[in-house]
Amino acid sequence: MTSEADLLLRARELACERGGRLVCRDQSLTLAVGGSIWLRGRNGCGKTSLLRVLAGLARPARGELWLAPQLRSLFVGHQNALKDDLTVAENQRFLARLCRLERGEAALDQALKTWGLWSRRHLPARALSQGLRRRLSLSRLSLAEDARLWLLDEPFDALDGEGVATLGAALYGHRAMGGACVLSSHLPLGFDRLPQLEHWVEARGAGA
Ligand SMILES: Nc1ncnc2c1ncn2[C@@H]1O[C@H](COP(=O)(O)OP(=O)(O)OP(=O)(O)O)[C@@H](O)[C@H]1O
Repeated sequence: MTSEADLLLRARELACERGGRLVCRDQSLTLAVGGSIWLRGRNGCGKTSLLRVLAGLARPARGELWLAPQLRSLFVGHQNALKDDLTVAENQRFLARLCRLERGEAALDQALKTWGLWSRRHLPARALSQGLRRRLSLSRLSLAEDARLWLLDEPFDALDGEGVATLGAALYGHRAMGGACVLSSHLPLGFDRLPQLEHWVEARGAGA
């Protein structure tokens, strides 16, 4: 049983709009310390739209969203948001600054090592494979322990087994330290470290 004091997020009957069109509605979720939610649903049903609302990047078209006071969240979108002309290390530092994940050099270097990017730190991002680009974008998570709520859009996309294990360990560690996450994924999340609760997002109307 979750106590009110542990609650980080409560959404009641949210509806999300994209381009002036309602894409999903009646989305009710609660998330507490140590919790995780796996958003599921068909392509285009509104998972990204819902994550954007939870991240405060868009307003709900209807419904209520309550977030714990002073809650810091980190949204990692499906797009990797990398600058092709910058090196791996420069991109990492840029993303860290953009997300206000102010950490020392040692933590930044360690994050690159954790995500298997250290030997490539001087390469321009354009030379990275899709999976390595995804790793670089996700390497922010290793700097984000102060952001208690992680909102991750298709974080497993393009990762190999090692990348999946690194992300799984990051999620497990974050939850163990009092964090929580909401993530979307089309991949089967078979291992026990990952989301406890599945939330299905239904597109608004048949065939929407
Ligand atoms: N900027 C936009 N303008 C207009 N419509 C949009 C915009 N972005 C998304 N949509 C539409 O909103 C709907 C929901 O999109 P969303 O990206 O939230 O779905 P999703 O469940 O994350 O999809 P997927 O599983 O394919 O990633 C889709 O029909 C999409 O085409």
